[in-house]
Amino acid sequence: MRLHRNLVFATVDALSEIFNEGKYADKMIEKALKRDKRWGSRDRSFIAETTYDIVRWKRLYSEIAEVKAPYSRENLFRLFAVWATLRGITLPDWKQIEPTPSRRIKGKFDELSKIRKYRESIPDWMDEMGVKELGEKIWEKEIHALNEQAPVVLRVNTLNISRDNLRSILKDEQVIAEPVKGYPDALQLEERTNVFKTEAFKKGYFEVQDANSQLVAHFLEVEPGMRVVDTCAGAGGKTLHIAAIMENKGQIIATDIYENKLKELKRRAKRAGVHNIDPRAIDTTKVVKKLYGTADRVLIDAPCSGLGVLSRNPDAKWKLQPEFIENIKKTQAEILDTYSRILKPGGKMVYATCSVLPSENQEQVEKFLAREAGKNFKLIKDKKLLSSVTGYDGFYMAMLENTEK
Ligand SMILES: C[S@@+](CC[C@H](N)C(=O)[O-])C[C@H]1O[C@@H](n2cnc3c(N)ncnc32)[C@H](O)[C@@H]1O
Repeated sequence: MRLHRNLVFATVDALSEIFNEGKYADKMIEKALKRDKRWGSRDRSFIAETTYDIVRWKRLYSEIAEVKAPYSRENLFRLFAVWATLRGITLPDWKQIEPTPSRRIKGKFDELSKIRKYRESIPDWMDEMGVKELGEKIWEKEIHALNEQAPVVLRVNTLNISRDNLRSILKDEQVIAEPVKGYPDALQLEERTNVFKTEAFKKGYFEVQDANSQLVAHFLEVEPGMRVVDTCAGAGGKTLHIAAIMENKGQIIATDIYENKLKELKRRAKRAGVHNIDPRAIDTTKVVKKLYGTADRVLIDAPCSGLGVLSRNPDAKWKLQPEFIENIKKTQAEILDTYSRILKPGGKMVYATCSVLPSENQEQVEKFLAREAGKNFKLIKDKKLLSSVTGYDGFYMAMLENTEK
């Protein structure tokens, strides 16, 4: 592989903003890709994938290159040299890149790979938390899986098209996608490509959504005509799926504390041809109180550590803090206590997270059931989806029934 100077420089610039200014990796990659309109799809994937790789392996590569934050340009080029060497790419003789014998880099890689926190490139606290929560054996496999690049999975919008038809339409647009067993609405791309450019996307035939995430709406057991409240709807990944399963019939009230996310949800709903969603920003406690006792189904897709989605969001390894996780657990408990009141007697709710930590998942549910707020609830079923077992994002979902008559 020949390295192109402009692409490497764009990568290093993106890394500088991510590592030194705390900017989000996806936003900086987007910005880098806008730099030159002449770049083709290979050039673009070089920048995106190399940046994500170096973000993912930041700790390991920094140890190998013997560099520390804040990262000077020289140090960022050193990280890049480690990335290239470990992939067997010959280093170019540019003045920015110091000649480093590849033997030395590979030797240090082998040495550091004996220690999990370096091998998997994670902070000490995360490694300790993972072991404490999941046990050494499962954590070892899980963090390894969470460092793999996530596959691109589409969710067919069954309001507009069937899975088979979408598959052949995409084929005509040179995008090969295969059904995934056990995931009724999923098509997985054979090769990464920018599917947002396709006509099929513009026509609202699909959304990009991880396969395990697609299980949540089915788990909620919604039916056409029901009244559903999606309490933490965000930009509506799951709301749109629920709408499709409900065949656009009935009502979905989508709430979130951020109005801008709900605006994005409205945009997506329009493209998808969904018209049974009523978005409501939670700007006062009244918004939720008004809904008490009214819903057949409630979804709590709770804010969480996001540890289950590290493969698509590797910079979370460096942004997350243990204090944030402790606080978010308090929010999860408060949300469970309050939003469970939205259910009608006999109604069912699903509590879901994209975390693999039992303390955010089954332990939250157990504690809720033991509190006054949960006294009329019973656990119907739950699913613990590990990335190491399923090959998709780590997820948890539990269905609870309001047993009041
Ligand atoms: C896991 S994300 C939701 C993702 C979304 N359901 C989807 O499928 O695309 C959690 C959401 O909860 C929202 N949130 C945080 N605290 C909240 C609260 N107290 N009440 C309602 N929503 C909240 C966040 O803004 C965020 O959009």
